[in-house]
Amino acid sequence: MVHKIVMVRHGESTWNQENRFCGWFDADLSEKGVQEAHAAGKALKEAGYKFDLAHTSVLKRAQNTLDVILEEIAQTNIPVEKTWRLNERHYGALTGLNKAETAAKHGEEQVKIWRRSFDIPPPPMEESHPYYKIIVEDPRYKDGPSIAEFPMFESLKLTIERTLPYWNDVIVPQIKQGKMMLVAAHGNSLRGIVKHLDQMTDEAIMQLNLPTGIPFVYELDENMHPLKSMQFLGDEETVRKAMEAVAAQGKAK
Ligand SMILES: O=C(O)[C@@H](COP(=O)(O)O)OP(=O)(O)O
Repeated sequence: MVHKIVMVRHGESTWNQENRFCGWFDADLSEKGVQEAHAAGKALKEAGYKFDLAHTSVLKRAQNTLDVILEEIAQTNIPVEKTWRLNERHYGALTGLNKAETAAKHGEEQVKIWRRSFDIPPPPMEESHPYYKIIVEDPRYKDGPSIAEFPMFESLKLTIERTLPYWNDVIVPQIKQGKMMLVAAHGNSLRGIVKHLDQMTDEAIMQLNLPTGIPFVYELDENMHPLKSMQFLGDEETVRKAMEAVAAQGKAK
């Protein structure tokens, strides 16, 4: 039996627009991001997708993207499960900094390592960081992560370590029950899932930049091995340019 799952990185956020490291900061969608979410919904509608349920993070840029998509496809009444395990990777001390300015200060190579290396994390968010309290004391985390597992920084490796239990224990059993689902999440939580599904090497995943607001489809066999990987619902040229633009966010201006 062939299973299908659709994933989408949220539409552009205000902090994507300002080119700031966002991580666990709860940025809104920009106007362009809302438009991208509408376009994503229209593409899914045109392709005739019907979902049984959806998963998203506890951050509003992903949730609002999902809401707009579900409105577009007139499926607002499906169950939506929200989890911090699908949150963006925690960008530690970099949270709030401009990516191009950080590249000018520390070098583009260093910024690429912080953004795309598999296991080198950004510097930790100290208690004195301007966004520390806003994030750590946010009531949405009262049921988890616990203080012990609350991240102060995350590499992609650490992100995968907290995302995969949700993938394996919640999403995979639902896929195996034949549920059709949509996952609206973030650049790096989704890169982690993609790395896992496609068994990409630590080097190969460095080159993958996910565009905002363009849904992609996986077809999986009963062992969750991809029969078709990452098929974007968008034309190739648009997707390629959007991916290049994400990669270029780490260049010094
Ligand atoms: O945290 C952030 O700044 C971006 C990803 O940044 P990069 O890893 O692409 O720099 O996360 P998202 O917009 O997907 O929630």
